[in-house]
Parts: sequence; structure tokens; C-alpha cells
Amino acid sequence: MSALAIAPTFLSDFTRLTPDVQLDTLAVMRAYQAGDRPGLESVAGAADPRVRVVSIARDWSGVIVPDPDAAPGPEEAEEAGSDDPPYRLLTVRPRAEALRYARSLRPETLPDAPTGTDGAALAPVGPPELAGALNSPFAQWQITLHPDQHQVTEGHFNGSVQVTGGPGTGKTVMALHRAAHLAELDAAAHPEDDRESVLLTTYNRGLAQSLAERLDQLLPDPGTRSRVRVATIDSLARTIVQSHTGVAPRMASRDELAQRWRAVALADGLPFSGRFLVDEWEQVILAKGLELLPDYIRCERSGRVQHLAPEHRRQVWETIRRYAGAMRVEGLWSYPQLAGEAARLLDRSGPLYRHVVVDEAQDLHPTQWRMLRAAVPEGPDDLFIVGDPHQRVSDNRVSLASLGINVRGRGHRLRVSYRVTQEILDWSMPILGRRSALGMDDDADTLAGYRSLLRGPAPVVRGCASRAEELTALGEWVRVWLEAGVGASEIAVAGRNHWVVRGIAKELEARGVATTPLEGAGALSAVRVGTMHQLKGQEFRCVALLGVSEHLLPPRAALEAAEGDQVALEHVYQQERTLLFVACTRARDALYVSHVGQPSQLISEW
Ligand SMILES: Nc1ncnc2c1ncn2[C@@H]1O[C@H](COP(=O)(O)OP(=O)(O)OP(=O)(O)O)[C@@H](O)[C@H]1O
Repeated sequence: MSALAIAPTFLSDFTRLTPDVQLDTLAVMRAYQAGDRPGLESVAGAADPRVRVVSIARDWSGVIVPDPDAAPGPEEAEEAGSDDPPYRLLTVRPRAEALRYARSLRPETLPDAPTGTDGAALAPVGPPELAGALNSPFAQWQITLHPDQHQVTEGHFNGSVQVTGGPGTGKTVMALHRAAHLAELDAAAHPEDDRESVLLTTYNRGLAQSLAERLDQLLPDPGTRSRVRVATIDSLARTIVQSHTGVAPRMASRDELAQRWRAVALADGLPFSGRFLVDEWEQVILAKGLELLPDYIRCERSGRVQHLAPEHRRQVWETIRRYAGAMRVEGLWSYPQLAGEAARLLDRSGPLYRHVVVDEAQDLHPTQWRMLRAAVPEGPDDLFIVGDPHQRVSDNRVSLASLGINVRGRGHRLRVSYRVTQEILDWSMPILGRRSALGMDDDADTLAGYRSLLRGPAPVVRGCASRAEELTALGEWVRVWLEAGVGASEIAVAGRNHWVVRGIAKELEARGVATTPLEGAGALSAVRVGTMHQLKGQEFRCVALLGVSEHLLPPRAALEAAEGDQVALEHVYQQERTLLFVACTRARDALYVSHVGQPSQLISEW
């Protein structure tokens, strides 16, 4: 038995249905696929006798037309006595309206664009000047830059530049075009010296991979392209340290460190958790570059919840120094520590690049900024920094000026979104719970005036009774997207933790939908699956977020780690809000969110 195909125009009607009618529609499609074909009714007085309607729910019907894609054609199949002529579902409407619409359809007006083309029906609508970009293939759209923004990406500046703006305002694309422009200038100015002279760096691997692919498109000449190194901030630190020491550094995550240091705290009789010590080391000692105990005793531990009396500071300092030293002997590094080491090595050996372009800048640690500062000589067009303080998901807070990076008078604020539709923005902004955040230039950054030029369907929120139901609903939804012609690699599905992610991948694979991890996926044609953190900085046509449930978001463990401290709890909530906001704003065409039982407070307490 064949599946009931859907027409390219189906999805835009579908997303406007109430969740109940959507579920009933999916149930009919599922029944059709399982061979349990619901009755297709002929339509009295129809202009085209091949048109059918199918009952979806009380008072709702689907309009079904012959599928021009299918072989053999519907008439041949009917003549051959097949009981399963290929049809596709055109729309679902209230019954009377569906019948009226079905009667009016004529053979010559039946939509004959094949399904599975490019899903153009899903694309959001915007002003005429954006239509060309929106209707072009997604990969092409992803490198589109607004003409106004060329002024910045091709400008000449007396020092470092900072570009800020909400999700989808074009920051990443500006970073890409800036890197390409600088490489072209460099090729013209130094034709004989073709080493890597421009660094384009970002926070996570998925985004670095996508930047590298898009840069290949922007710089087709291999000689110019090879002048740009695209790397995550961590891999940059690793290669710098390895090239100086000849040893590949072994990395320890924060969780591993917290576990090790818990034992340390116990052994030293310190009344602090491992997590507290790691945070104190990374967020105070490494962040401020403190080398001496008196400096630590005097320093302002801004952003830290727990007060530390001088005698406690002394103990904490001794313990941290001893164990950070032991890690170095072992060749084990934390990420901020390694970047600090790379900065020291570069301070001695000299800069590596002529220009540095930084994306997702809001999440970098101060030691990573010191490394970048040391990687490029101070001067015109040295650093081009793009970021959004409202999307900071790490604990890292920086003041660029205090790190020797001066962007005063060279800041650009973007306020128009070219990716996130107004509908998705209206739904996602309340999740953030605030309108102002401290920027890297030490000024408050506000989202006031941030708006979109695009209109599209409202996000769909689905409440499910069980995890199994949530996964089944997802499978059906992804199928609808694929059938509407959205490319598999243009769809991302994410959850807050790896347990949710594993369930997603298993469900989709069981349905014959190929999946691949969000990080390092390359050009593979498969649905991207990963954590919400891995979605950061990326963009997709359709995004589904699972497990946005009360018991999973914020995660229990994060709430418990706050140990009832009100400030720490608020910090956890703000980080989780930001993470969810970032995940929701990755979608251009469609956003689908589901939960089991009660929804997360982050989407229910508006
Ligand atoms: N004038 C335009 N017309 C159509 N599309 C555009 C235009 N300008 C930018 N875009 C597209 O909008 C998308 C959003 O841009 P981009 O990913 O750079 O946003 P961002 O500010 O980095 O977002 P985020 O902070 O969420 O990562 C890009 O794919 C870009 O090509």
C-alpha cells in the first residue's frame, strides 16, 4: 500500500489547523499508509470527476486529487483495477468549504508541481526585495547579504569592529563576507605570500563546519580560499599549544573536572563542591588572569553567588593551585586553561594572522579573548567581532576593553531579522524573560526595536500523554515536512539532553528517515539530530524541539546544583531560557515544539 502523498501547498494550510484536527489528519494519513484506507468519497457536481474528499474529523474533510507524480497515472491504475490509485492530499478544511473547493477544481487547474521539489510553499513571505533570496535554494539563501551590510563587511576600520543583533539579523553572514573580503584584499596585497592570514573562528563544531562550507561557495578560487582558516576556538587553542610543545593536549570537560575536584575538596577538608572549585578557577582566577594570592584576595568576584571570606580564599587558592599544577604535569587541560596557555605562547612567539573574524563572540571566555588578542597584531581591521549578548549560553562574561580590545565608535547594531519570522519571534521572545543584557562593550544591550520582515505560520506546540506518543507525533511531523519538499538536511530535531536525542534518532531511523548528528554532519542528506546546545548559531528551514516538558527543562540536576540559593536558581533559569530561545530561533520556515505532560515553565509562564 502506498502512502498518501501531500501536495506542496498542503503544509501552509496544515500548520493553521488546530492541534486536534492536525492529529486527526495525521491519523488518516497513517491509516492510509497502513493499508487501512479510509473511504474516499466522490464529490457530486465536481468539475473534475477524479477529485475526492476524505473525512478527517467531525465537520472536517480533506480534499484529495490525483497525484501527477505517481506511475502509473491514476486513470491507468483505476482502469487496471488497482484498489489503490495514487492520490495526494491537497488541503484540509471545514467540510462544507472542502466540498465547495473540491467541486471548483478543474483538471487544468489542479496543481501539477511535483511533490518533493523544494518545499517552496513552506517558505515565509516578506517584502518584494527579499522574495528572490527566499525562493532560492536554501544553501544560496544562507550566504545572502543585505546590500546595506556590504558597507560594513567591505569597510576599512581603524581598529576592532563589533556587530551585535538578535537572531537572524545576518551577523554570521556578515562574518563570512568579511572573512572572504579580507582574504581577497590579502591575496591582492601579498600575492607571493599565500599563507593563512585570516582566521574565522566560532564556538561550536557544527557552526564551524557550516561556515567552512559556505566560505567555499563565497571564495571559489582555491588560492584565495586557502588564506582563511576556519576553526572552533577550542581547536585553535589545541593546535597552538601542540605546535609549540609537540604534544597533543588531553582535554577534560567541566563535568569530569568537577568530579575529580570533588575528591580534592574532600581530601583537603574544604566545605565546597567540586563544581564550585572548577567555577572559581575558571570564572575568577583564569578569567581575571590572577597569578598571585594577594590579587585573588583583593579581587571582586563579580557574578559569583557565594561570598568567600579571606581565610577561605587562601584555602581555595592553595587547593586550586596545587591541582591545576598537577593537571599540567599530567598533560590534562580544561578548555579555558588551554586557551590561556595558547595566549602566553603567542605573546612570546608573535601573532599568527593579519585579521581575525569572530562569530558567536558572546560565549567566549576571557582566556580565549586573550588568545585572539595575541593572535593578531593590534591595528586597522584587526578583529571583526559578531555576537548577541542575549544568546549567551555560557557562564562567560567579558569586557572587551579590559582585554585590550577597543571597539568604541566602531559598533554596529542590527535590528531586522531576515531568518526568524515575526510569528516565531513573537512566540520566542517571552521565553527570554528580559529585554536587556550586558554587552561586551560594557553597555546594556536591548532588544527594543528588534523585528522581522518575514511572515510565516505560528509555531506548533504539541502536548503528549507519553514519550511514545511524543516520538510518534514527531515522526509524522517530519514526514509531512519531507513530503512537502523540505530537504532532509534542512530539518533539525533537538532535545535538551542526550537521552531525548537518542530517542529521536531511534524513532526517525525506525521510520526509514536517515539521521546524522548536528555536529560535523557535512553535506550528507539526512535530518540533523542533536542537543539544543549543538543547534547554537546554526539555521534550518524546519526545527522540532522535543522534551520541552516540565520535568526536563530546566533539568532537575541543574536546579538541584543551585542548592536552594535564589541567585543561583535565577541564573539557572536564565541560562535555560536563553538556550531555549536560541534553539527556537534557528527555524526559518517552521517551528514545532512538543512536551510530555505539563509543558516546561519556560513556555507556560508568560
Ligand atoms: N537581505 C537579505 N535577504 C534575505 N536573506 C538575508 C538577507 N540578509 C541576511 N539574510 C539571511 O538571513 C539569515 C540569517 O542570518 P545569520 O545566520 O547571519 O543571522 P545571525 O544574526 O548570525 O543569527 P543568529 O544570531 O541567530 O545566529 C542568513 O541565512 C542570511 O543569508
